[in-house]
Amino acid sequence: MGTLQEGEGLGYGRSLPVPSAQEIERNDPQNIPERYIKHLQDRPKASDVASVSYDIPIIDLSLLAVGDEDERTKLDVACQEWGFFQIINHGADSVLAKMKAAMAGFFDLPLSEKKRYAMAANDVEGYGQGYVVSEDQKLDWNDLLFLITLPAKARNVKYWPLTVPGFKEAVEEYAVVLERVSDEIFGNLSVLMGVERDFVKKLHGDVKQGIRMNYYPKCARPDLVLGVSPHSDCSSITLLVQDEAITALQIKHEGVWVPVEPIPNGLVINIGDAMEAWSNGRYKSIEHRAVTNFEKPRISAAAFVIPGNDVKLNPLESMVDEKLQPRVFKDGVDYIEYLRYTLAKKMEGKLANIEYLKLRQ
Ligand SMILES: O=C(O)CCC(=O)C(=O)O
Ligand SMILES: [Fe+2]
Repeated sequence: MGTLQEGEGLGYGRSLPVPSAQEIERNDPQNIPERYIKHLQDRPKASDVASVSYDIPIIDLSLLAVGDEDERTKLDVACQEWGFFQIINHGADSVLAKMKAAMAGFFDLPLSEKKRYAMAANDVEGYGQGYVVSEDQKLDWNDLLFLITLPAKARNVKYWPLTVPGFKEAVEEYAVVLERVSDEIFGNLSVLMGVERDFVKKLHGDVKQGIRMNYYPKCARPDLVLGVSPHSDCSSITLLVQDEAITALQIKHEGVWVPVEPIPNGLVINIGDAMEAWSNGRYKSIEHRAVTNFEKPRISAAAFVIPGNDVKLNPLESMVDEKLQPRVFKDGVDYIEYLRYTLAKKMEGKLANIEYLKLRQ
């Protein structure tokens, strides 16, 4: 591939085209092609999943919005100790329901129709699969539609399935609700990090919101495959809506995989690598993965808050103290440099990426 020309896509990277997992399952449900069967050490083993039930923090957005200090402290603890939490009372239940219906409408389309929105060879936006960088790499049991949703002027309408009734309206409405939720979280994190309330939002510069809509077919052998391989997100934060009937997302906590049980109308939020760097490591971007099941397909949407290309991933000055909080992250890495670095590799956990942003020990 030559250098990317203006107007040729996002410029974030590319993912090689591979068959649709949904079609593979539909055509021959009992046969899992070799390319999807993970190496033994990468398969999801029951013994690696937490045997006790953990309570992933639940944060009440309506309390954060009125400046409740106890709730803000809960947020602080959640971001430090878990890197993941679920929010309730966001006031957007019906918007979430519409979004789920819109995504189901898209993935129900015949393959030939979905292919009209296929990723271009040099882009990660559109319908396809994620993080496929080589012909011999093991694949995830997942199809996706990735769209830039905000700001409106950054949308590439050629990837929007406008023939699905209600899709555009649902995604637009959902995007705006999530922007409101993220701004509330950023306001609170600013206060917690000792900077002006609008600091973290502004820090994002020319911010974008990108939504990765995931379709995980059911699978006859969930013990052999993964829906999404272990990774951390390179966003500042990610907001996830998921199927309420299926527990599939797992996060790495204290060395074991902890399932995130969906709660009614909950939104799962996690800290991404950019926020970990800005907070000088106080807030943790946690490795996570999705497993499959043999009963039902699952749909989720991960909305990434994506800083502007030229935004620096330097830790905030207020988060560095030579004695109390020694600097862990280096100065000078542009967000786009980091994003391209991560997208050029297959998903292989968190360390392989975030070390890029850290000072050498
Ligand atoms: O589907 C899920 O629960 C997780 C998806 C995810 O981690 C992602 O798209 O980055
Ligand atoms: Fe993720």
